Amino acid sequence: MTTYLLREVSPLGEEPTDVLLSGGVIAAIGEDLEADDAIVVDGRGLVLLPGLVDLHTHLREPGREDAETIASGTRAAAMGGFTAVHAMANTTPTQDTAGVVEQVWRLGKQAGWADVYPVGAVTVGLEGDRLAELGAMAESAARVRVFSDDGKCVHDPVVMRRALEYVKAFDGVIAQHAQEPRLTEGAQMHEGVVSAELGLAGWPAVAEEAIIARDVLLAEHVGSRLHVCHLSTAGSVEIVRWAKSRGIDVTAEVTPHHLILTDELARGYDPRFKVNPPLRTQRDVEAVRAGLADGTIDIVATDHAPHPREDKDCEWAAAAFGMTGLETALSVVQETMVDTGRMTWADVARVLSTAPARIGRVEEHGRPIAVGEPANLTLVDPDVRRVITPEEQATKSVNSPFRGRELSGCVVATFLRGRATVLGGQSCDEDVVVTR
Ligand SMILES: NC(=O)N[C@@H](CC(=O)O)C(=O)O
Ligand SMILES: [Zn+2]
Ligand SMILES: [Zn+2]
Repeated sequence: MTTYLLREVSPLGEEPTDVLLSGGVIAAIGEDLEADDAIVVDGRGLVLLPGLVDLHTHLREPGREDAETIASGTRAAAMGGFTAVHAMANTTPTQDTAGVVEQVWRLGKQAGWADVYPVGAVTVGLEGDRLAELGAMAESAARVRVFSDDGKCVHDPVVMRRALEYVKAFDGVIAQHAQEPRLTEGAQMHEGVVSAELGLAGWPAVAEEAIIARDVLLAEHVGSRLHVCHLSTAGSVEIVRWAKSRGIDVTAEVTPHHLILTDELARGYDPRFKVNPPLRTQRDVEAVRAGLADGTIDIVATDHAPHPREDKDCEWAAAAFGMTGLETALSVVQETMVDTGRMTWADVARVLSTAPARIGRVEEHGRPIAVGEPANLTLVDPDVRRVITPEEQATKSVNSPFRGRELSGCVVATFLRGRATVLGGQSCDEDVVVTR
């Protein structure tokens, strides 16, 4: 196995030091390290982070391999600096049995780009009626801890209550896609000034907030753990802040796109900007940034939602909801939170690695950068600017909202248990001999 000597890298953006990766672990940290057979990576000006962990990725396999496969999606993850991803359950067949989650888990291992942790469906077929076999998925080889009907809301309060109660037995968490179905029937974008002007059916903030309010109260009532997916409104931030102040065991995520894009983008009717939950207003963007900075929002999760061209190259109303995100997430967080002085690189490590690993109960990732720890690491160059070209990305789908846009920072290298999955900004099939 190749040994890597990262020369003068800055762990968490702090003082430069050498870091030696050998035997799958961080073997040494210090000044002027020597290792005869090591590949030396010039780390001057580069920030070393723990490997990123995504709690919310759509890998589409099984069922929609035309949009993404576990191999292509996890290669995209590696290119984005991720060493672990949680694969959402809205596949075909649904990830609602031990058999399907084990299949996804195994395909992740075979691909080898990043560790894949399948999310289990809460209800059979995401239908919202009967609980799926949560216990069997938890006990399977995939050791599922995160359960979600994402794409759909667990809207029946009794079903939600039962699910919250059930997962307590194995320290699981219900990740809710908070969308009141009746209030969002036919909705196409955020309900507000822009939707009124465009004449598109609106999706009111209250449709998200009402479910989050209900669910934090349910989580309190049954003493269980709730995670809020892709929180997107100022009111949602307020509700989560209130729930945390009451001691309710709730965590929340925001997506990169909700940190930077607004509903104004719908004016061009370009379906790349059609997403669920919808892009909101500038006021909401400010609120989710503030919520992330003060810890009300625990993590950034990509909600990477690849769609094939035919589902996006059509009129707005007919297009699928969702945008890709794995290969741009870190740049958006840098640009909105670090470059603006709201967060440090240590904070970035928390919201994109440590905290998502903790919420997903993943032990091997989100670890400190310390001797003896598994070498799951990401090396970032924060000083470059790059133009996003979806056709050149590893994901099979091109529905990036950032096409043609310049973003800050890029991933130089990603290491999974000491093996380079990305080096010199390129993905590597095997241990390759490239340095920057
Ligand atoms: N975010 C989206 O707009 N779409 C997701 C589903 C989801 O995350 O709700 C998808 O699966 O395409
Ligand atoms: Zn969702
Ligand atoms: Zn999703």
